[in-house]
Amino acid sequence: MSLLTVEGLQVHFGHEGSQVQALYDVDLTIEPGEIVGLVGESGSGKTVTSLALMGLLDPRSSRIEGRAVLDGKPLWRGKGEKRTPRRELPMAMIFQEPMTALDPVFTVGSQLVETLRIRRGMGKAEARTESLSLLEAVGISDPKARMKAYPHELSGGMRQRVMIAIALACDPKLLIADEPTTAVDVTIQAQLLDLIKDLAKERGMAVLFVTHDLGVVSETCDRMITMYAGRIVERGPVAEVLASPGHPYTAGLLAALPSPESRGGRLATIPGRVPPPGLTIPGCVFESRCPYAQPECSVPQELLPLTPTREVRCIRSNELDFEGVAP
Ligand SMILES: Nc1ncnc2c1ncn2[C@@H]1O[C@H](COP(=O)(O)OP(=O)(O)OP(=O)(O)O)[C@@H](O)[C@H]1O
Repeated sequence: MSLLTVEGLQVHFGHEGSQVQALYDVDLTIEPGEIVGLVGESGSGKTVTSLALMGLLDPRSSRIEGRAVLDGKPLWRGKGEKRTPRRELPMAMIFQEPMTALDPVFTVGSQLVETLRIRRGMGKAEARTESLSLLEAVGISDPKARMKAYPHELSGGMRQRVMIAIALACDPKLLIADEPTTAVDVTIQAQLLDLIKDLAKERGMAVLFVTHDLGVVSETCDRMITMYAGRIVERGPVAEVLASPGHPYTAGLLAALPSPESRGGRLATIPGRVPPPGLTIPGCVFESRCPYAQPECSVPQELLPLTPTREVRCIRSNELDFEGVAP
């Protein structure tokens, strides 16, 4: 059984009469211990997907439909099902900017201890010992001293490590990481990616890695899902997708990656932008930006198998042959 199964996830924002749809029938599964990259440009629906899974969308201004089950527990109330209380769900999330997720007025130690007491029911002394070992597990030296530090006293990379430690305090089977390395420099980024990969391996923890950076996906993930305009447009094992992308949008993202050959020259870009939510698109959602669009693309496209391990939402994917990169 998959660790996470999501079926027909739809998200609408706004109030009756002025609603816009941000996600369309998103289906996905994540296996235990698997690292899955969720990629796409800004506005493609990656964050809305992860916030919906975490139960962090405001129910007063959003509506979620569909079914999602994590470790046998339903995330939302379905027919004849009860919603599982959030603290009973083995999942946690880390964000792009740890300062917005960490509480500036409490020390690192008190935030860790509090999480362990609430999520794991630990007593004070046990929670303190576990906090020290979690800080050690995320590579923080002198954890005893760091317990007493306030978030603003730490570097960006260290704050991100603390946020990972707080996430681990929830003992997650699924970690959702939303652009966790975007706000740090490349050396720290590489260290944090290695840390997340190592922790996933040691703990058998699955990771949903939200990023716009295919370089990060190639280094970190086992499988990738490309999103565009609130829909999944391609998915498959990272090595296979990057070696020969099946959707013109994935191919465009890949062509926009800086490479040694592109140094000094102009980087390829995908002209245009992601359509805003709520826009009715009768045919292929990427048609208006696609250099390969043909008259047959003006009908709705389905996510169909390209190979036994891959699916693509493009009627032309069998005839198009995009250049990929060696893994
Ligand atoms: N609370 C909201 N109310 C209305 N629209 C929203 C809300 N949150 C997100 N959206 C819209 O949903 C679409 C998908 O947004 P989302 O944040 O998931 O994109 P993303 O792929 O994660 O981009 P980014 O990398 O910039 O976060 C966007 O067009 C966004 O404007």
